[in-house]
Amino acid sequence: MKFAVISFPGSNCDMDMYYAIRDSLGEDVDLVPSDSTNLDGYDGVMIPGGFSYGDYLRSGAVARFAPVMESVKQMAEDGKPVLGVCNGFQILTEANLLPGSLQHNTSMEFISDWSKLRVQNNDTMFSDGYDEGEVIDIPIAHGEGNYYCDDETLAQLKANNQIVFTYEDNPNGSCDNIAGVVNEQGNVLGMMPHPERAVESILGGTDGLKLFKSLLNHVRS
Ligand SMILES: NC(=O)CC[C@H](N)C(=O)O
Repeated sequence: MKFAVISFPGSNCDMDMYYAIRDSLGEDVDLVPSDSTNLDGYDGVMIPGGFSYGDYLRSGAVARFAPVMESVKQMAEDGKPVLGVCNGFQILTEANLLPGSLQHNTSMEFISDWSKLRVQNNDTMFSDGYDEGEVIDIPIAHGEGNYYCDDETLAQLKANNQIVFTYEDNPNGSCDNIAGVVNEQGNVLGMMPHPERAVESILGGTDGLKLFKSLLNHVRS
């Protein structure tokens, strides 16, 4: 299996994601610059966290126009797994690959902490290694993690079971405590918490590893 981790100017969690896949998951992975126009041969793509293009305008608003995004969209259309973490989630909403948007935390402060998440939907390629309702510890680090969508979109997310993770103790003001959502097809996941930072006990916990293992099992089968 081979995964691509996209590096945008200003990405700062690309190496964390790279090491999580290479060392903790034990799979092939390439760092792919955001001006690449070819993701052929990859089984899945990860959009990592950071401050792409300095978070100018809004987080992710510039990155959505990077050349690589056409290939990311193609992979999403082809049903390949696309995972966006933190700034990656912001980029996927800006690119309209996921519904909603990420606004400033209600505190207007950057929050870096551990958060407890509840697995609301364990029937996705990213979450089927967890138990339904399981509470997991995953770190957060963001200033714009306040998930917003209108009432109609929220109703659709609920009807389609697209809310994968919620916060137990909503740290940022997200509507309905939403921490992560999938697209309707179920192959594009965006989440503000960082599973790649919870893949080894020396990092403080391993609850993120199940997400990558779920994905790997899916790709293999
Ligand atoms: N860790 C990150 O990806 C940070 C995301 C984003 N730029 C924010 O502060 O909201």
